[in-house]
Amino acid sequence: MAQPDPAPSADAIHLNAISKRYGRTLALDAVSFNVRDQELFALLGPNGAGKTTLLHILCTILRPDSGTALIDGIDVAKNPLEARQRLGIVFQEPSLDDRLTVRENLELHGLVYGVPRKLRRQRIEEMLALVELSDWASKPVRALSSGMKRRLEIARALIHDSRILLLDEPTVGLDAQTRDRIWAYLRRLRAERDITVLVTTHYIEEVEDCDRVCIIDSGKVLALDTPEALKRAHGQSLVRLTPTAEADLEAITARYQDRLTARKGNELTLVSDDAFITAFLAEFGTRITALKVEVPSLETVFLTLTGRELRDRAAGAREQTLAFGKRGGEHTR
Ligand SMILES: Nc1ncnc2c1ncn2[C@@H]1O[C@H](COP(=O)(O)OP(=O)(O)OP(=O)(O)O)[C@@H](O)[C@H]1O
Repeated sequence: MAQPDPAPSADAIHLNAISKRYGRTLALDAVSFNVRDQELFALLGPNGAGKTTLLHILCTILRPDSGTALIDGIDVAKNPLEARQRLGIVFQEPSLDDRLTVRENLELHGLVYGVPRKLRRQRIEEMLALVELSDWASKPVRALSSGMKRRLEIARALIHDSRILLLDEPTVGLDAQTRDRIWAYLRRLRAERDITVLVTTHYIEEVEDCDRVCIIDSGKVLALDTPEALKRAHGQSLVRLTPTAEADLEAITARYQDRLTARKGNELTLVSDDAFITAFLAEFGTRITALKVEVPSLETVFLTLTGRELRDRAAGAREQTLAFGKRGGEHTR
């Protein structure tokens, strides 16, 4: 897909033709997009898509091979310190000091960023209340669950004067209830404070409530729009069906080869429309045990754009990424 070439503006984040290569892997291939002020913006893609690399470039840990990245109009390569001052960052790997208490971790961060004492105290109380950890303020961090630690990291990222919050897969490894809570805090932050939130995820169901979603795969931007507009432009209906016997599965596969998008065990996924369902049931209605119709969703948007389901891509790439992690690399994972 042709990449947009956004003009620098008052946008919170501006990326123009960012590329980054690790040896033979082109992790980012001329990525361009803007994140508007006060947007809740999701960068969605499977593991290995290039999300972490992009975030590391934005927060000045990595330098791109080419292209420019602006934070609040500041070039991150030319003025890294000034750019970082505006960012709150929650990395994929926890980076709290386990031996300190919840409040001490926040104090330390405020000190490092030079937040004056009175303002520091006030922000700490405010942020602890926001992420519902006030009662835990004097407890050592090691006593917290992983969901609570994630909430504390979000609070910590906002202790200094950060106007843009970057979060790298903040919900990975957390249970469904804790994931919902993290997203509730992010929506509240965007609503109550003058803040822009850029969050990466490979959980497609999480991005429905975001203002805009950028779909990225193999280092390339595939699409960027509101969830509704993405569904209108690229969504399609699917049917998932289970043939009664192996012979039925073979017959349906042969008949609808052009509509088949996935086969998992004995479940087939076919691209659908009203005329298809009527014709299919007339021909194969007695040769299936189950049939489920799915309306256009972001999952089908991803399928249309990449020819693969995000869930499969996520699992496959995660294994590769972990194998890579064991060998070590240029930056810590
Ligand atoms: N330090 C490195 N050295 C070599 N290759 C790397 C390094 N870091 C990332 N890669 C590769 O670059 C590509 C993009 O990786 P990146 O971590 O940015 O993706 P991601 O979408 O953030 O996935 P994840 O959620 O697993 O971090 C992948 O193919 C990955 O294997």
